[in-house]
Amino acid sequence: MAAGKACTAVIFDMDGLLLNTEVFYTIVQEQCLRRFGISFTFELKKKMMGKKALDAAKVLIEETGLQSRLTPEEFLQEREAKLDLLFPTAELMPGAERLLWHLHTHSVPFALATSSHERHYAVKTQRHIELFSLFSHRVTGDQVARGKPEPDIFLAAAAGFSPPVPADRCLVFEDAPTGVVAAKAAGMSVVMVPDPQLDAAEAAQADDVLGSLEDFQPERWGLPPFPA
Ligand SMILES: O=P(O)(O)OC[C@@H](O)CO
Ligand SMILES: [Mg+2]
Repeated sequence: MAAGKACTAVIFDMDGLLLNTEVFYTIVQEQCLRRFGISFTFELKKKMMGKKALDAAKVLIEETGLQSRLTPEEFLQEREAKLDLLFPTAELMPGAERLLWHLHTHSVPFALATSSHERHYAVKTQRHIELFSLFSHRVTGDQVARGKPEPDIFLAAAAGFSPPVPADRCLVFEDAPTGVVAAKAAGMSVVMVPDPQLDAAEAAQADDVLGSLEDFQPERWGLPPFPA
């Protein structure tokens, strides 16, 4: 049974959705704030996740009131060195590999739309080169002027398919509230696989909410079912 409009192309978020990298941001940001005696709360994290690096850094500085002690740029510099040690160890999220190979096998076009910039993309995916080579194309955060929650990155991803795919035929997978807002603003259907710590209200805009990519049923979106 279809859950929504039949979709002909899929657009994936990366951090926290395909790769288990959100945990690295949490660890490093906790460390950065600890020296100021500030704890990094999930309330703050959820406002930052899914955003481009500088946008997220500005949120952190504003929300913690550190404006007079640390600039967003200084925070990013400090964060970068720590993240670069962790990103190469990034693991795939459960169900990611099976879903990407399934779509590839059935010639369903799929693209990546990540707020990560191109250098972070390369560091994070280095252990998964073959899998990430399956994407028809990718749009990284540095390629769009306005990051999520603006719709630009998803519209650019839809326009990049050959031929371009209308927004209402694109199915987006996202883990972050900011990303869900962006995809809905682009006029797309969204399946959310949220961090378990997120309140259900944060997923209200999503068309469907899953505990894991392993629970996805492609036929509900007019896509070929997994083999029985
Ligand atoms: O858009 P994604 O792939 O989640 O990247 C966001 C990440 O750079 C920080 O949360
Ligand atoms: Mg994400």
